[in-house]
Amino acid sequence: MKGNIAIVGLGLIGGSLARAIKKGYPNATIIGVDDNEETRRLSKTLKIVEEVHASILEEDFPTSEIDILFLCTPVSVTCKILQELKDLPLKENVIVTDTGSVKQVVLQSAMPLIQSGVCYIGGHPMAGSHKSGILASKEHLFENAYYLLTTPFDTYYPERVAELVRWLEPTKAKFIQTTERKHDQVTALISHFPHMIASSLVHQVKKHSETLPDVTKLAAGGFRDITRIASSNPIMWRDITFENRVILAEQLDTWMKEMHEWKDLLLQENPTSIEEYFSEAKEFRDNMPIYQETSETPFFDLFVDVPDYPGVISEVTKYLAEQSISLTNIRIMETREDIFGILVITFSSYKERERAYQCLKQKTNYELICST
Ligand SMILES: NC(=O)c1ccc[n+]([C@@H]2O[C@H](COP(=O)([O-])OP(=O)(O)OC[C@H]3O[C@@H](n4cnc5c(N)ncnc54)[C@H](O)[C@@H]3O)[C@@H](O)[C@H]2O)c1
Ligand SMILES: O=C(O)C(=O)C[C@]1(C(=O)O)C=C[C@@H](O)C=C1
Repeated sequence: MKGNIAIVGLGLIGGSLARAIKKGYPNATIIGVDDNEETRRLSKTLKIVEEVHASILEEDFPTSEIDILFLCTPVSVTCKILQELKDLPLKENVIVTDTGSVKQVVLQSAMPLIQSGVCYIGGHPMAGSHKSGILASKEHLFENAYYLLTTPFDTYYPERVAELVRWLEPTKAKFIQTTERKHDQVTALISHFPHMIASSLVHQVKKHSETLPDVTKLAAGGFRDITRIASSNPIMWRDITFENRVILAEQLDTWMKEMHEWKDLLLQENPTSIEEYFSEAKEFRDNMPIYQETSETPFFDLFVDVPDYPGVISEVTKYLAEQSISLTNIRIMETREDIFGILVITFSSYKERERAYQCLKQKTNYELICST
């Protein structure tokens, strides 16, 4: 496909979209926008974009030639840019979309633009990382992930949504349409709320670290798994939690009730009730579709952040072979001077990948990330 794609915000998400679209549609022209000078330099050096600007308000930004405009900035910035766009001479058939993790507030900011006749479609790829910035971006980031689309009005959108999805096909994501409110409720539960809890667990350890200095040294697998996302970008999460504060405050009420129940459970001195609590949670989690083997997700990828030295692949495969763990594919994603190489190992079942995860966790200190 040919066309001019502008991506504002060349970080983890914008950079990953740029890489995927360029790979799928080499004839597309990717125009990047980022207010960070180093990001602009890197995105050109790594050939992620054809041209790069510091702002869409720059005189030479080709506003009227853009076919699809992606806003991949923190939500507060996205809202501000949506308001600025209203006064710019956009191409008649442009599609404006964003990747923000909250959707109601972004739609509100897009309303004047929509009312002036511009097609806006909300977007949110349900994949990411605690890492941010262009160097963390990857072409395959959204593979097999759900990509939520929110469209405020049905009337003129089906064919425009199809057009956007065609552009996004190289990401290999799975597209789902939903409403802004439903989006914000669901993502609050499975994404925003867990980030608040992860940060609060870290605060809990911090508070105790003065009296128990060894605590930070000894924190192992469990703490590491559940608090990985506490290392995410604070600016991004400030915007997300602030903008979804009403829904999150409601969910916090339910959570605090749950924590009080936990306290009762502990003080009841009835170990059976505690076991039942864990069993119920385990059963529900183990049966969640994302942890099941379905025809929709036949491949289970394990990303291993390996140091870039000769022999590292054979070291990893040796550990897996020792435990008779069979893999279906293995590839190195990127090896550059300034970042680690990412080894992508594919398994045909969730269980097999889980075994590999446990094996490599035990044998190495490499960072391990499972896709869906
Ligand atoms: N990180 C995730 O896991 C994830 C997943 C899905 C969606 N999102 C959403 O996608 C958006 C981008 O997140 P990210 O993880 O890529 O963040 P990031 O920090 O990696 O990238 C954001 C980029 O925007 C640039 N930027 C900031 N202000 C700007 C401005 N005024 N003008 C131009 N560029 C500006 C920054 O320099 C940076 O390069 C956010 O809205 C976030 O909610 C994030
Ligand atoms: O994997 C992570 O580190 C993420 O936080 C990714 C994650 C999530 O919560 O699942 C974060 C924000 C998004 O909007 C979508 C995905």
